[in-house]
Amino acid sequence: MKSDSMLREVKVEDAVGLVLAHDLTQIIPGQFKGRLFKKGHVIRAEDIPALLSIGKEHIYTMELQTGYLHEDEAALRMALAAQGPNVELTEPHEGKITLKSTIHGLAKIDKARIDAVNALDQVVMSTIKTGTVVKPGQALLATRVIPLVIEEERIRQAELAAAAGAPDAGPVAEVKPFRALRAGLITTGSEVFKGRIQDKFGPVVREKLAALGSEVIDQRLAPDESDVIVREIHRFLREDRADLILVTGGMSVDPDDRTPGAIKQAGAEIVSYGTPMLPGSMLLMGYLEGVPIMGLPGCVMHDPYTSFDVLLPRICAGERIVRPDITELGYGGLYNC
Ligand SMILES: Nc1nc2c(c(=O)[nH]1)N[C@H]1C(S)=C(S)[C@@H](COP(=O)(O)OP(=O)(O)OC[C@H]3O[C@@H](n4cnc5c(N)ncnc54)[C@H](O)[C@@H]3O)O[C@H]1N2
Ligand code: MOO
Repeated sequence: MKSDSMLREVKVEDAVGLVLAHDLTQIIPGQFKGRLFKKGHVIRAEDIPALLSIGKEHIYTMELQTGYLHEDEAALRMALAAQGPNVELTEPHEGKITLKSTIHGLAKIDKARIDAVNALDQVVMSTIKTGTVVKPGQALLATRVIPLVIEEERIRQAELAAAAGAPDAGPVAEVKPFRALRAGLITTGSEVFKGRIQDKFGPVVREKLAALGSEVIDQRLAPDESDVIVREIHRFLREDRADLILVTGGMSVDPDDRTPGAIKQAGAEIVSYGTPMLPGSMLLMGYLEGVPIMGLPGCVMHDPYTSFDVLLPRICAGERIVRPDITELGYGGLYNC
């Protein structure tokens, strides 16, 4: 029998009555991967064949020294350091704790602080991408340390890295709830206005808004005439008090593409006409008297994921879109287009 200050290695046959120091995992490809024995389990004689079948001829029992943490405790301290609003923790499982969303909302995860934690040796904070729309119960972030026991000082460093910039920086991981926005929809294009083709934009935009808990209060058709588009924009702003104004079609380079000009003419402050994401490169993002206004190019009607699908959840979560939000869409933003 070998022993060190924290862990005692015991032959399985001699371990009956002793307490297991960590979860033990079984993997049978194609059938099972999971916990066969839980940390704290008291070994019984009948467990011996199962332990030997997963390759455990020895097990660890543990006496923790001051200044060291068990993997479960370390994972818990890191999870608590990252936890923000609308996020709950799971029980430790094989040394891992998962932070899950309690609501349908927009996941916000601070990449800089995640990177700072992971730069420390032998600690793990693994996350989904910030800006993802999540459902209740969906995993956002998981914590784990690599060894079974770790110096408490390392975890203190991880906690400090997670708290950098506090309180202004906010939590490392949170989920922002969606607001119920009332959106006005203006559909441009002579072919739709004159009834030459059926509108295909309305149903797509309604469905995308409904999926985030918002609604299209009305859809109004406009010909390719700037003055008419401007009038409809002002009507949604002043008479209907819309929270969001969406203008579809007429966003590219043809002489009949009036939408970007009309949005400017209406008085909007333009954050960006054009995004470095494909599809969705011809999208316009602006604000008119504080109300977000967007010009939506034809691809929004056709492609399942465009720059509109990135920006709309942020707007519904109450964020104001600024120029860097647009700039960063280029890296990783080339989809099937
Ligand atoms: N030479 C260039 N061509 C294109 C460019 C470019 O930069 N240079 N950009 C491309 C991109 S990206 C997009 S996206 C498309 C579409 O831009 P528009 O928003 O201007 O779309 P329209 O010209 O108005 O229409 C295109 C197409 O879609 C049909 N449409 C439009 N609205 C509706 C509606 N409500 N219901 C059904 N169908 C609709 C329209 O009839 C046209 O067939 O431009 C690329 N080209
Ligand atoms: O605005 Mo267009 O998407 O890039 O096809």
